[in-house]
Amino acid sequence: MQIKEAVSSGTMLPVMEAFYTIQGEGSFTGHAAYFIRLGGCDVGCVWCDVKESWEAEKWPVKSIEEIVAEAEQHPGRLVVITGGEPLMYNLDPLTELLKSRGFQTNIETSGAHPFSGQFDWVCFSPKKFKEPHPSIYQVADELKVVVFHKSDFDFAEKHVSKVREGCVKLLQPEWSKASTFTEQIVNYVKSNPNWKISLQTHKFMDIP
Ligand SMILES: C[S@@+](CC[C@H](N)C(=O)[O-])C[C@H]1O[C@@H](n2cnc3c(N)ncnc32)[C@H](O)[C@@H]1O
Ligand SMILES: Nc1nc2[nH]cc(C(=O)O)c2c(=O)[nH]1
Ligand code: SF4
Ligand SMILES: [Mg+2]
Repeated sequence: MQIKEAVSSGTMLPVMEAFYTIQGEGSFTGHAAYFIRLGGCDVGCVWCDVKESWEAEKWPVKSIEEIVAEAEQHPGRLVVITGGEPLMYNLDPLTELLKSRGFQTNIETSGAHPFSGQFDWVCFSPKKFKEPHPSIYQVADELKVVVFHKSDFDFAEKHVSKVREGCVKLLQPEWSKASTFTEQIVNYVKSNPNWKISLQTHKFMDIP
């Protein structure tokens, strides 16, 4: 019961894995970063590349002190909180501790739950499978839409009017469909230069 309360207050969190690697996607591509992948997701994307993360109960619950102490073992001071869906949890305590220890905090989120935490960069990747919570639109620094079907271009545009003016707009091919959609995505960005392309470069490099 005490653990359950700690998880709901955000002082303990289920961690599927944590690893020091290179940010492969989005505006921070190429930066060394420590990834904290929280367990649990209720969005259910058919093409999700970490389906094993969905069941929160499968993963060990750790205190935020333990999570941050592990991050401190590496030279980089950029942390990316991902999942699963990290906003299923109250991220205020974890991000406050990370910032007090000098980390830059970035998040990867579908925005499907109310926003929490102190983040320096918010990557918002909306999903058709579960509507975003309205709190995400005012904080998103980057709108990263995965292209899996031709209708995803319209889905991407639907979000443009809701995010802030300076929000970076990225189209990212779904990994298994990348070759099918390359030409369409390239042509789309050439015709709509407010968008840029994001590729999952870590998969090309075969690194985590
Ligand atoms: C695994 S998700 C975890 C964070 C959060 N649940 C979300 O969806 O933003 C991390 C990023 O990978 C993207 N992603 C997941 N599966 C993908 C795939 N098969 N191809 C391309 N991008 C994918 C997501 O859209 C998201 O931007
Ligand atoms: N290298 C690397 N970059 C990433 N950017 C976002 C990722 C994620 O799964 O959230 C990810 C990931 O899993 N690995
Ligand atoms: S929201 Fe993210 S973690 Fe959840 S199913 Fe979709 S891609 Fe996977
Ligand atoms: Mg990934």
